[in-house]
Amino acid sequence: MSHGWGYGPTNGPEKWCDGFPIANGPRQSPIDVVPGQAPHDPALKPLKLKYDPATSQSILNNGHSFQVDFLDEADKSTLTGGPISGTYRLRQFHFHWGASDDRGSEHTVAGTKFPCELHLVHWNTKYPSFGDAAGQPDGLAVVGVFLKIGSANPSLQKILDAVESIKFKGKQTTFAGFDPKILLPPSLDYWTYDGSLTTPPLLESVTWIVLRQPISVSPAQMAQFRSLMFSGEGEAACCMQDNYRPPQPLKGRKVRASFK
Ligand SMILES: NS(=O)(=O)c1ccc(C(=O)NCc2cccc(O)c2)cc1
Ligand SMILES: [Zn+2]
Repeated sequence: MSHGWGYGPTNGPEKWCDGFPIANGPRQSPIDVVPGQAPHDPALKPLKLKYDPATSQSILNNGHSFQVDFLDEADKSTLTGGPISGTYRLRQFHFHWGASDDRGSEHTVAGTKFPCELHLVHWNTKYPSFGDAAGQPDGLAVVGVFLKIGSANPSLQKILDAVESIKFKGKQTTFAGFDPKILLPPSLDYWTYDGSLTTPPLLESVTWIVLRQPISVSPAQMAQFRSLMFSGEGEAACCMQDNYRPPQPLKGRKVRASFK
């Protein structure tokens, strides 16, 4: 793809297969989760998320979303248990959202779209680096959390207070001492399936762990997400919104539930 990928009519999800043929692969993400077709698997363990706020580093507008990056040189912020074996280190978290509250999530639940979805990205420490892990079928584990319109979320507000300083593509600022655990819902019940990155390079290396219980976000907070820009400072203004890939074909994959 000569012009970089994005979410517009000329470089969006329907065009990604031109530069990234894996877009039509056998284990693409996101998917529509159909609870009635996701049986409880009693072999699935509870999720164990151990996050150290000291590993939180910075917040960056990468032109597709914004992400909070973590120091991942040691096992300080980790994911263990759940459907995975071994230890996965937290690398970053980011969000996907819509131009209006009726859309924005990547995964859907029986066709229901949420206004926003949080992704906590972890990599398998059996590999030397994130980049290496990203190329392996068991290399990554992403925890997905739905955001549902309701009361203002104070944990989310800590992040949204920082986004005004990274309004434009390429902007980055310090974001220290943040504990992502405060973003999680009370229940860690989840669905899990084998999938991919939901943006190019769309690598099929992700064990997806989608939490059943959403966290809240207020309409005013959604407006703050939409105040970010895909564009760089001084470029034609393009609001960062609708930065989500729609659900992809299941192609025979099984989705399992950690709960009855
Ligand atoms: N939306 S998602 O959670 O599936 C997602 C997570 C991470 C990434 C990502 O890190 N992309 C950059 C990348 C990918 C592979 C290898 C790299 O070195 C960098 C993309 C999508
Ligand atoms: Zn994502």
